[in-house]
Amino acid sequence: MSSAWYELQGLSVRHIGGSRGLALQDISLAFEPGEQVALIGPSGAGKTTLLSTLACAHKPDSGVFKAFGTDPWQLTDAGRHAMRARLFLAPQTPPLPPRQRVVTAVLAARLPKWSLGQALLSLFKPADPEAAYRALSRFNLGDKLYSRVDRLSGGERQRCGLARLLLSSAQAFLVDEPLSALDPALSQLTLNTLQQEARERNALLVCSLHQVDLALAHFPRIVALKNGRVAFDLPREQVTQAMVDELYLGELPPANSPQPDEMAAKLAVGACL
Ligand SMILES: Nc1ncnc2c1ncn2[C@@H]1O[C@H](COP(=O)(O)OP(=O)(O)OP(=O)(O)O)[C@@H](O)[C@H]1O
Repeated sequence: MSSAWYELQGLSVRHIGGSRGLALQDISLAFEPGEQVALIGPSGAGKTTLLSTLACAHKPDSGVFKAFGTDPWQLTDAGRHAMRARLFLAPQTPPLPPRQRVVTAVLAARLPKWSLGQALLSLFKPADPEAAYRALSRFNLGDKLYSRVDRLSGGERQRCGLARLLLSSAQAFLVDEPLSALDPALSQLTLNTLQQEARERNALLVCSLHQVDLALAHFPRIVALKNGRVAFDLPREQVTQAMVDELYLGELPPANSPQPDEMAAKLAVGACL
């Protein structure tokens, strides 16, 4: 039996109502416990779709998909729910209730382990504020423990979402662009904290990043996606600048293409003739 925590073979994924056809095509990947993997690729390449597929939030169209040795889509809803407790999906914009205190929002990571009574009680009196404080402090956010979520900046909200991850008991961390709202110093701190926690738990960490330099500096394995397919899957030492250039080729308009202002002017002149 394979030791991989995720096995994907020839996997295709389509968004319901999506206009572009398949969002992921012919994806074959395996992820082992304790691996730390950066997911890179241009906008729209399929990074978020892959992470939500790994989180069992998105049902594949075809191909083989196994999480923790089982096809989650063959399980009952309750079985899939139980499996989701083994993973943590940290979306780019965490869905935190705006009027809630940070302490309550962070402690909600423990909801899967609580009885209904404990959960309701925690809404009025946080069950373990010290644990929430410790988790927030690791992202330099301890002083926001009793702030309201809707008073946080974008970057603070993002780190608040990641503090939840520390309180979960997940064995797979699926993290979508955790640095998109962070300055360079906080980006380093955030990556270091995520990687340290994953190492200590021997958890799998799959993290999508737009900062290719940080991906190469921090992650031993790089999976690159382009147009919904795996462009390369390599140890970082084997990733060359030419590969990175090729990956992002075509993402910027050619240097001599008209700027939006010029386009508008040309269209306006055209309309007058
Ligand atoms: N909910 C949706 N419905 C329909 N199509 C979608 C949906 N979400 C994403 N897509 C499409 O699926 C493709 C992959 O999108 P995805 O968000 O996975 O890319 P990404 O690599 O994460 O992009 P980014 O770096 O901009 O976040 C894109 O063509 C996108 O337009």
